Amino acid sequence: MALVVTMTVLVLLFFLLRAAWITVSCYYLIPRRIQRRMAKQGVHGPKRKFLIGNLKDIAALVSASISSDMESISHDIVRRLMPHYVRWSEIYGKRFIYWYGSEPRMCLTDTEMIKELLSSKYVQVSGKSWIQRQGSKDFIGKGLLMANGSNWFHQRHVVAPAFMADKLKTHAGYMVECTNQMIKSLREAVGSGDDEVEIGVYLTQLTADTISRTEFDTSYEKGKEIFVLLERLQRLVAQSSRYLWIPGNRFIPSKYRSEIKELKAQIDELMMDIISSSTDPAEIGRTTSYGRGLLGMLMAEMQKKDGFNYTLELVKDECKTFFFAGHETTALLLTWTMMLLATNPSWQEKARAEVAEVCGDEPPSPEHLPKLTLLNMIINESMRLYPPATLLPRMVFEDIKLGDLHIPKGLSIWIPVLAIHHDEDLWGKDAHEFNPERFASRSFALTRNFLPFASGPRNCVGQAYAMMEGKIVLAMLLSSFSFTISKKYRHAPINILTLRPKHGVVVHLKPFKP
Ligand code: HEM
Repeated sequence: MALVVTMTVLVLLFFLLRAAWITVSCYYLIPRRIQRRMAKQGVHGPKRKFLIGNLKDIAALVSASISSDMESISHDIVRRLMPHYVRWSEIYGKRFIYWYGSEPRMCLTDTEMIKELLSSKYVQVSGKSWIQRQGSKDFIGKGLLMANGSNWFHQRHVVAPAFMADKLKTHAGYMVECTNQMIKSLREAVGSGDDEVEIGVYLTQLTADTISRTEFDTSYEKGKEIFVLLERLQRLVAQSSRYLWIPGNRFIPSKYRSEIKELKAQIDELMMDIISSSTDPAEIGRTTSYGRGLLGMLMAEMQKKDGFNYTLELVKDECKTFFFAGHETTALLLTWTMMLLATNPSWQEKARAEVAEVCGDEPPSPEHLPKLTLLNMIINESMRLYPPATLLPRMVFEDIKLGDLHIPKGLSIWIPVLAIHHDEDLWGKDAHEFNPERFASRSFALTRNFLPFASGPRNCVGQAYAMMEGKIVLAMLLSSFSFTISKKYRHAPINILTLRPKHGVVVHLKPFKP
């Protein structure tokens, strides 16, 4: 008996010591080693506090800078949205280390080094950090956006064909159909005397409708519940992950946890409805005539007995990832572009004239889109000034050499896309102004300094989809309405995962005759 007790105590002691060692290593020894190695190479940064790092400093700076709306519609927004980046880069230079709790993050703006980091050379040894993956575990789980290493490689190869040019062409009709419905609703709103609308609400519904129809063989009405629940889940998960820096956070009871669990179960049930209706022969008959989208590909992959194992759980995570990634960013791109065109009437007129010349009275088709060059320049300039994704994170999982730096395993590299897009050294003195002309030529700047969709093999898999949808929707809006910014519009960009207008974008619409 005494031997059993002794053995149990020893085993418990072993596990306790092991847990203590892992905690000390992860929260103190490894970060300190990384800090020393970077300091030796001349990369410094603000002093960190034990466990919380610089989290409090960042929260205080950001909440002060966004506490009020901007006085005018100025596009000079880096100081407002990234005051910590501005302050620390002035003190420590353009690459510095700050601390997200105990996770060291190196801010990197050197576009040569960024290109190398995002290239195929390092794609399998860099990815999303533990904190990021843990933070979105209950939201998009192990879907493509959060996958790493060989899992990422397999998942990317499965979904990529759904976003190839040939496949996308079959979606143009759906995109036109959904936009026509939105235009009809806008005309009805104007007809009932409501000629000022918050256009972001319409555009968010439109992009949700489009992704539901093209990739999930379902309508917005069916997908609507998913979007509403996903949005709530995203907010809750973001709130609960504010405490991820606390060691053992996972085991501490949280007021959010039960609600998250409940929401997750509801979303999973809805996903299952969509997945099972996709295996319904009648539905398959309907969808094959249009070319089935992403869901069809995932379902086919799940049936395979060999190779990479796509489980039902992973298919659900992938669906959530694409529902989320596929609509919000594109809605923001469209919303910001509408704000820019509503405040720049001459560019609005030029774009409208181009659409009339290229498309005539027809709806935009895949053949028209490459000819809409001014619209392309306008969209690019909009994403330069207001990139929906303002930061690109990459943690390195092996020691690597990047430019003149030796980057130790475990260091997260954060690329401040917004700051790069507004850098006067890269874009000239008018960096904060709306000037689509700068995209008239395929210059050096385009390839190196412009990162709205990231770059390299892990760039945005939906880039061509987003550009196609962006052009179709804007071309149709330009031919249906002239628009100006409302006096009610308050300019207040904020960054909550994505860069968004705090109060939406209110525009005054004047319809052309249908
Ligand atoms: C204007 C619209 C969009 C912007 C600005 C945008 C931006 C980005 C960026 C910057 C990344 C890299 C994120 C990172 O690695 O941390 C990314 C990845 C991704 N995007 Fe987009 N995106 C847009 C539209 C879309 C659409 C329409 C879809 C799907 C239909 C989509 C699906 C994804 C997915 C699944 C990834 C992860 C790719 C991977 O890790 O291999 N995105 N996007």
